[in-house]
Amino acid sequence: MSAIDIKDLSFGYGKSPVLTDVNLSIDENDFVAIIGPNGGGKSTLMRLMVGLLKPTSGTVRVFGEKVPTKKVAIGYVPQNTNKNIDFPITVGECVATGKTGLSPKSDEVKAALERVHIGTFLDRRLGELSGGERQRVLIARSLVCNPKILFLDEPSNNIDVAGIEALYSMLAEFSETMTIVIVTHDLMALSHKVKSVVCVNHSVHYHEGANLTEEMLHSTYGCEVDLIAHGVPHRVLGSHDHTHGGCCEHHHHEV
Ligand SMILES: Nc1ncnc2c1ncn2[C@@H]1O[C@H](COP(=O)(O)OP(=O)(O)OP(=O)(O)O)[C@@H](O)[C@H]1O
Repeated sequence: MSAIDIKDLSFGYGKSPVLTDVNLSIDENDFVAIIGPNGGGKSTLMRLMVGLLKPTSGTVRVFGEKVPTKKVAIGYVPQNTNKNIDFPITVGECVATGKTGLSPKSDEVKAALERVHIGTFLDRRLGELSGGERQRVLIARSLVCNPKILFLDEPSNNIDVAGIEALYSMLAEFSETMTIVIVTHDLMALSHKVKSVVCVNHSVHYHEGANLTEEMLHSTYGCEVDLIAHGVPHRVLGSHDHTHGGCCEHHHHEV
């Protein structure tokens, strides 16, 4: 059974469509990165997948159930806006809000923190953590419901290169028993951890394997993208002239 099955989906917030004719199937235990230019519809696609938005037409099924559904445990970590971080709440209290009736010091909360490698953080204040640590707390919060599938929107925001590597290793580990879907701008981090790539630019294309090709990036971004990495397996695409070819944005990632 597919983890996600999208059929003939279209969506717009108002009159103008954001996504058109999307058909997409994602296997169980895949580790998928959704990439694409700003405003291309990545976050929108993710909100449709978790059932926070209703398609204008078409359907989204997660493990065979039409979303929104209570029959399948879905974890969702929205974009970290860093809002309300001075709110005097502890790590344990934050994680406990992931499931109704959970106590902040329960074994389930502690186990979730262990899984994201911050087992000692239970009584720390959320406001005194780094961006990367806070991200892990939010992931732990989504784990307490034991999701079969975990969605993360831009999980690498505010995280340094070493932190990103660690985060992706952790998610790769999770994907042995869970389906993982992330939205990212970090083409670099796609390196060897991600199993497949979904390119979103109003339309959607699925690519098995994380080997980004020039053709994939060109059709998504409308321009070539330079991928330059040092010390990791990489692919370098030719540079290009912005004045030609209607380029939307230039991505240059250097590690
Ligand atoms: N709540 C909303 N109401 C109206 N329009 C919206 C809303 N959210 C997003 N949009 C529009 O829908 C389009 C797609 O937005 P979305 O956030 O999905 O793109 P994205 O690919 O995630 O972009 P980014 O890389 O900048 O985060 C954009 O043109 C955006 O302005």
